[in-house]
Order: sequence, then C-alpha cells, then structure tokens
Amino acid sequence: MPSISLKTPSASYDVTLGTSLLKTLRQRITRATGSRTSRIFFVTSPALWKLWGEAVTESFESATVLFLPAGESHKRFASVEKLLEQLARNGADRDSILVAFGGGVVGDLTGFLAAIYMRGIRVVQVPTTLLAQVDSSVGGKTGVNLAAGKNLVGSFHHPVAVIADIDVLQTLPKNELRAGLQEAIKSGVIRDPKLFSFLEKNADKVLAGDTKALQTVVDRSLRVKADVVNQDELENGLRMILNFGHTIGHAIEAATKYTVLLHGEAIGWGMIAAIRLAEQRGAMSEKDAKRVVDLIHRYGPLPAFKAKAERLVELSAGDKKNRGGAKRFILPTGIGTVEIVTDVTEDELLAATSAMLQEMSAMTKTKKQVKR
Ligand SMILES: NC(=O)c1ccc[n+]([C@@H]2O[C@H](COP(=O)([O-])OP(=O)(O)OC[C@H]3O[C@@H](n4cnc5c(N)ncnc54)[C@H](O)[C@@H]3O)[C@@H](O)[C@H]2O)c1
Ligand SMILES: O=C(O)C(=O)C[C@@H](O)[C@H](O)[C@H](O)COP(=O)(O)O
Ligand SMILES: [Zn+2]
Repeated sequence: MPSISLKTPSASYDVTLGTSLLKTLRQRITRATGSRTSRIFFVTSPALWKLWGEAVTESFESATVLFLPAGESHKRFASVEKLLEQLARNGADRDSILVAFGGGVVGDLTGFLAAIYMRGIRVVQVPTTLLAQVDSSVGGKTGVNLAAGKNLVGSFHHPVAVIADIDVLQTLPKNELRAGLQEAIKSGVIRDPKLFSFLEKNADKVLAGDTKALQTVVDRSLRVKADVVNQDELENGLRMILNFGHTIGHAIEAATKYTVLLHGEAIGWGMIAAIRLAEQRGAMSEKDAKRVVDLIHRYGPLPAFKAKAERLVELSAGDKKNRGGAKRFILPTGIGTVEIVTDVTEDELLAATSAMLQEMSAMTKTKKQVKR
C-alpha cells in the first residue's frame, strides 16, 4: 500500500502502514530523523512494553524507556511533569527523539512532552491501538485533560514520522479494538461512504482481527484524516468535521471523570446523540440514521454510564469548537457528508442527548448492554 503523506504549513511527514514493521523500526526512525539524533527515548506503558518491548528494542543499541501508567486518567499534567523531570535527569537534549509507543493516551501525552521539552523536540508516533492507528497518531493534536474538560490543554505538534504496524493489534483487548472502530465509523460517516460500506459488509472479519481487513480500515481512515488535516491544520474550519460525535462524547468522558468509558465508546454515544439531532432537524433521513446507529451498535456493545442530559449539555458549553458564545456542531447529512452548524439551541441539544440516554437505558433493560 502506498504511504500516506501529511503536508501542512508547519510539517511534512509520511505514515508507513503495514506488517512486520517493528523488526525494522530503528532503520525507519533513523531514515525519518536523520543523523542529527543524539538519543532515543521511548515513552510507553508497562504492560504493553512487557508484550512488545523485546521485539521493539532488538535493533536498538541503546534506548531509554520511560513509563506512563495505562489509562485515560493518567493523561494529566501531573504525568507530564514527572516525565519531563525524567527526560532532564536522563540527559535528553534538543537532538533527542521521543518515540510514543502506545495508544492515543501515550501518543497525545508524548506529543505534548515533545512540544514543550526544551521548547520543542522531535517525536515519532508508533501507534499500537486501532484507535491510535486510525486517528490519534496523525495530525499533531497533543495534550492532556483537565477536570473541567477533555484535551483542554495542549499544542499542535506533528510527529516527524508515523509507523503503524498492524501486527501489534494481535494483543489488543477486544473492547479496545471495538472502541477504535468507532473512530473508523466516524471517518466513514464524515467523508468516506466506501469505508462505511466496508465496515458494514466485513464486520465479522474486522472484529475477528483479520489483518487484511484491519489494514483496509486503517488505510482508509488515515486517508480521511490526512486529507482533512492537509487542508486545515489548525482546525479553523474543515478540520472540525473530525470532531463528529465528540461534542457530547467529550462531555460524557468528563462527566464520568475519564474512568467509565473508553474514548471510542464515548464517541459512539456522542455520534448517536448527533444523529438524533440531525434527524430532529430533518438533516438526515431515517434510513441513513438507522444505518449509522446500527453500525455503531454492531461494533459495540457501548457500555452504559450514568450522567444527566442537562449535565452533558452544560459540559458541552466548554467545547473548543465554540467561539464567541456560538456553539458549533457537526451534523451528518448522509453517509459520507456532514455540515457544520452554529444555530443549535440548548433545547434541541437537550432533546437529542435525552433521546440517546433513553436508548441506552432501554438497551440496559433488555440486557443488550454491558454495565461499567
Ligand atoms: N490526537 C488526536 O488526534 C486524537 C484522536 C483520537 C483520540 N485521541 C485520544 O486518544 C486517547 C484514547 O486512545 P486509545 O483508545 O488508544 O486508548 P489508550 O491509549 O488508553 O490505550 C488503550 C489500552 O490498550 C493498551 N494497549 C495499547 N496497545 C496495545 C496492544 N497492542 N496490545 C495490548 N494492549 C495495548 C494500553 O496500554 C491501554 O491500556 C484519548 O485520550 C483520546 O482523547 C487523540
Ligand atoms: O484530529 C482531530 O482534529 C480530531 O478531532 C480527532 C478526534 O478523534 C480526537 O479525539 C481529538 O483529540 C479531539 O480533539 P479536540 O480538539 O476536540 O480535543
Ligand atoms: Zn476522538
């Protein structure tokens, strides 16, 4: 498969996607970073490193490994400070390279370390979850969460290379795989009807972890992301469409203190809320809405959570897409097309969010739902 290129005003890099890439990781990193590299620092989480550390470091003469405990609750400033101190103590300089080896949490946080350590050093993203491969490793959004809201602190800091090896997904827990697939559904809905149909027709293969099927999903999702980021690096317009499902999804994550749902699962519910809003407004047909909601559940189950519609709407007021008091919302208008609207009223949003919560509670009653 040809590699995917990112070209923005501030960065230019390739995404290499394939199998057996870890074996040649050192050469790939050297090719991308050149001779100016002094030291390589891996940032990863302990359990993941136990699984893949040996395979990764086989070709490295020396690399320092720094650990971030797994989980969204560690994507916080406290972790940033600890890791910055470790970088300094271990002699990281401006020619050091950080390698984010992990999912989106490791990727976002390591990207942020690279953005601010010594006012900016280079980072290579080696995504190991499906979510990180289809979405978070590319595009340069880095940062951490605040109690007040998701990703409220961060920086745009692109990697110098992204190396995505499908083989590492073999050890990914199934719920993590399904959560990542929600972001792939997002990519299909906003811009790629063929990806959407592929996910519909090949659900069994994809969920069984079939390498070829997963590679198609990652490839098509990444092309959506790269195409959007290449046109609007800093999210002044078009890039907002990558946030479909995230207005309410992020509110769910904050309302549940980042501990109940995986990011992709929260986005699944957030997409359902956005679809109900689109339907209420007549922007999306009942038939298309059903196709999307069915696909979200096909790649579920989305776990149930406890939060009031009013609280979710309240939290969504702090969404980064909002400017000057105007709420921006990404609404699907079909499979593969979305619109950015600015006139959603609080009542409409409340109605759509309540509809989503009612669906969740109906599913819990019929035991089609798992509780967390
Ligand atoms: N920057 C962006 O553009 C962007 C895009 C989407 C999501 N995100 C962020 O990404 C984060 C979610 O990322 P995620 O879903 O990858 O979760 P995650 O990073 O928490 O990883 C999920 C879990 O899987 C484990 N793991 C990772 N790879 C594994 C493997 N190959 N085998 C076994 N276990 C493995 C991790 O250690 C972790 O416990 C959220 O913070 C979200 O906000 C960022
Ligand atoms: O890359 C983007 O742009 C996205 O919105 C991708 C999202 O999937 C991702 O969750 C992102 O981190 C959300 O960014 P935020 O700016 O809304 O915090
Ligand atoms: Zn996301």
